[in-house]
Amino acid sequence: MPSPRRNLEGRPLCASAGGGGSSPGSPAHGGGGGRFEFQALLGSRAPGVDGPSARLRASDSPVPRRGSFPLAGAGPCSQAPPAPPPEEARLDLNPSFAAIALRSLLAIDLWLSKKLGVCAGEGSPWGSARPLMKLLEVSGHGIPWLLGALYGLARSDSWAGREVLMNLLFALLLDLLLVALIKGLVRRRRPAHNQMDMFFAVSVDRYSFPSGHATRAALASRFILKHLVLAIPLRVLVVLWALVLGLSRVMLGRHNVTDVAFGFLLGYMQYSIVDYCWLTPHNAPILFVLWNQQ
Ligand SMILES: CC(C)=CCC/C(C)=C/COP(=O)(O)O
Repeated sequence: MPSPRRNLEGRPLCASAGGGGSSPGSPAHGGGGGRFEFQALLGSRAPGVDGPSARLRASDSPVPRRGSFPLAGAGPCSQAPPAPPPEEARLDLNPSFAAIALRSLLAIDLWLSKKLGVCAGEGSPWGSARPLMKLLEVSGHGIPWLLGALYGLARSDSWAGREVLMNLLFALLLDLLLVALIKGLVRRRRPAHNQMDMFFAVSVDRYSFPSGHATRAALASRFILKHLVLAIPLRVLVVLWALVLGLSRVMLGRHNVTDVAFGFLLGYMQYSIVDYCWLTPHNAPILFVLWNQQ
């Protein structure tokens, strides 16, 4: 018969004293690789899988209930002082205000996005408006914008026009890069009610945070308003186009509200980067010379 494991003083070790190792699901276990997980924050995992809420079960709690310590019982195990709760578990039992606010925001986000997803399918309440929403989708897609900027550059016969279009191209490429980077890092799945029938999507577009259409809408509309001389009604139209395009992403079921809200913010900030790094024949002569040789 195997002899019980003993500590350094020769006392038998207690298998269930709670001060030992870290197993999956235990408070001390830091599962998930530390990656930010929207679903985990909401505690909506598959049944049978321990989520964060499961950590609060009394039997797992690192904070002892009154009278529940094995001190009352006789034997060598009762003399071992209770292990202090790991820092991580203490934090779990006292979620910060920020964590509670984030969980609540995400819960509201999912609920609202589902409610607004009225064009998510042909059978949805506003299913007949789906073709119009998909037309809007094409109007904010990266391909037509890239082709449009390239075409404009090819046709432009003034230095000023070329400079603006070169910067538009730079803005669009920067946007594609940043959105792909953030989508790949966050990896938030698109809403369950989304149909993946999008016009020309690349692999990272299976993720939804942030909305690439929303970033492009904010970036392009800010760009246009700054560099094109337009009458007031047309300026209003540009802003409306951006807002309606963002809303259509949620109505189509492609995105949650927070994907679009963050996308607008990111696109708005991207324009500030473009403005700061504004390319001219003086600071980026190579680009303009190369283009002229085409
Ligand atoms: C491959 C190119 C040039 C653009 C991809 C455009 C696209 C499919 C973006 C996804 O937008 P959402 O994140 O709003 O769904």
